[in-house]
Amino acid sequence: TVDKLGYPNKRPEKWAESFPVANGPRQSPIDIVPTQAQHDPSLKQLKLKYDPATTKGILNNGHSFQVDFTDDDSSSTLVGGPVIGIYRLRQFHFHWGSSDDKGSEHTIAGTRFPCELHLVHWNTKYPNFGEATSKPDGLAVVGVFLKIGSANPRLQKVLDALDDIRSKGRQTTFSNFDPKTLLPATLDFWTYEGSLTTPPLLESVTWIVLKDPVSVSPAQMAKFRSLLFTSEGEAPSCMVDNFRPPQPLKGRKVRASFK
Ligand SMILES: NS(=O)(=O)c1ccc(C(=O)NCc2cc(F)ccc2F)cc1
Ligand SMILES: [Zn+2]
Repeated sequence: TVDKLGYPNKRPEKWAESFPVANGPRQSPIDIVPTQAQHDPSLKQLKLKYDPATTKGILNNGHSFQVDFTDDDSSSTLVGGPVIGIYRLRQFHFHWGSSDDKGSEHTIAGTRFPCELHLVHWNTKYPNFGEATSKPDGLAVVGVFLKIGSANPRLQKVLDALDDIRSKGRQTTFSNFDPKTLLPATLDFWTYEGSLTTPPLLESVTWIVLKDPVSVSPAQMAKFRSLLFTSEGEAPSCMVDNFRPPQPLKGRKVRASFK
């Protein structure tokens, strides 16, 4: 069902028919308005510890592509920031547009970026990722904006693997990658309580959106856009505009880790 209701972007309006939580009180993404975010000095420093040896592979899942990590121990974790406890890295993936003027899920005072990286972590107080996805404090996703500029060499290893996973369902080997290399120099962030941005849209995500973007070149963006939503043998449909637009804040507070 998800596939029928998936992207392209015009479909998110249909998601509420199968996933009523789509109209819930803590949906993601949102438009972040920096002047309305409240600096919270009690927020701890974000601590990300990633072991490249936990890199498992790279997959085209028909909505995006993701790099998966082994999460049967706490070698790659997120602690601190707004969360309590230890969250394990499960995967990272991206959302992007058909042109450079759109593609991110979160926006900053209405500004859209061409691409947004999501690093998905789950709370080790729960037995596994699947269990964690249904708990209000189950997941923590770090969002990183990509901004058009010079080519990002750290991204290149990921983009070079895309030729092998062009169609939905394709996966290939991918190893020894440190996701920390994709992050900006400072980990200043905004945080708010939200949801998965794709069906089942579960309201289990503590969002940690980094203030500083990292760069991506137009040629690198073209590489993202060379992927397909469709499986081999189907009429090809370019994987672009796989972003959900901002959702109503519904009274939520957005906190800032910085002044
Ligand atoms: N864009 S985002 O960072 O918000 C996001 C992160 C993870 C997932 C995900 O894991 N979906 C599959 C999935 C969902 C479940 F709820 C349970 C299992 C499962 F595999 C979806 C969206
Ligand atoms: Zn995402």
